[in-house]
Amino acid sequence: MEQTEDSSKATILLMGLRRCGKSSICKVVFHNMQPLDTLYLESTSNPSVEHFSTLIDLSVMELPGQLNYFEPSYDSERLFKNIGALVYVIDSQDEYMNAITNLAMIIEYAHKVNPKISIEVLIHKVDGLSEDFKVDAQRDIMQRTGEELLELGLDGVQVSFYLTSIFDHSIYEAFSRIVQKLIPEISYLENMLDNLIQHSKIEKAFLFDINSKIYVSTDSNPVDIQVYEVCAEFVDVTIDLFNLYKTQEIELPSETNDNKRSQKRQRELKSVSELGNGVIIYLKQMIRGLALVALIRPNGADIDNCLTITDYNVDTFKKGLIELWANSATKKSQYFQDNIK
Ligand SMILES: Nc1nc2c(ncn2[C@@H]2O[C@H](COP(=O)(O)OP(=O)(O)OP(=O)(O)O)[C@@H](O)[C@H]2O)c(=O)[nH]1
Repeated sequence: MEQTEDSSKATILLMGLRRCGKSSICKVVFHNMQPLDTLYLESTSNPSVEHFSTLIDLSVMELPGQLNYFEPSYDSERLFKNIGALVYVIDSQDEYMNAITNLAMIIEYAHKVNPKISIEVLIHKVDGLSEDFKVDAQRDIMQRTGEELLELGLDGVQVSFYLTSIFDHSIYEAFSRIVQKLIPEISYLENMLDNLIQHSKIEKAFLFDINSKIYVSTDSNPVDIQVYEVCAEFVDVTIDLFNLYKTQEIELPSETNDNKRSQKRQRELKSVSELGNGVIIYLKQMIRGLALVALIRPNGADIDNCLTITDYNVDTFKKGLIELWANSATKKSQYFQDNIK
């Protein structure tokens, strides 16, 4: 995956015609803005970049719809060369033929200067479409984009499409998948999560970015959007409860014990709750603003015992994560596999 020089950093370029919803997406996903508050956002007139730190350092660069990036005064080559993903937003509630032509032109250029770039298309604002119309719009947009690319001799270029809206979880789900493609260690993380669920009574596990609620990794079982929603809402509830109480620092006795020094540790985010169907939802803070959220199905086993094993394995997973992060990206962490119960 093409990234900036440092593989722990990645840039996402957000493009699309005017009023397609670029700023709203940024505000809702990365700034927790309420979707309805985006109704009156001013049109963006200059490119803007925002930096977010999650498992990797992510920059999201938004390019205003009214600028022409292919006029000679604009250094488009430099722009496209260093980015990991091009996210193109198409307003599905509007006439989209112009957007598709514009997209094909951008893909042609981007692919020429940066063949490894991942190209992601958001078929956006689908909240306004009926279920049948959604499917039709997706098929039509995919087909027309394919035809445009074929005409340009670019039929081999991989393009991923997502149906999105800021009014439900679809935009988070899409961004989760887009960001995951930019994380070089993603297969190790998936492997570690697979190990974790195999050795606990966990049905599904997500590694969430607490601020944005996108998941940077999950185990290899398919993602059910409703399960994702339950987990994302649990992150919200846990944070709200956590913030009810003033952050305190807990005084801990020194581990060395040979002097009177004491260590201070921040309160750790952890929450466990039982859902109506008997499934237990478990959240624990990890590193770099991440939390592990897991659904545990005890299946008649002793719940306390399940939680003790989960605690142990999740701690081991966390150590594996720390080790993976401390080591070079190419070195696989053995710790987790050697130590899991
Ligand atoms: N129904 C619906 N409206 C949306 C959605 N996302 C954004 N909008 C609305 O679309 C309008 C335009 O959104 P912006 O985010 O300003 O669009 P933009 O692409 O940044 O526009 P420029 O800055 O002009 O390029 C706003 O009124 C948003 O509330 C969505 O998922 N569904």
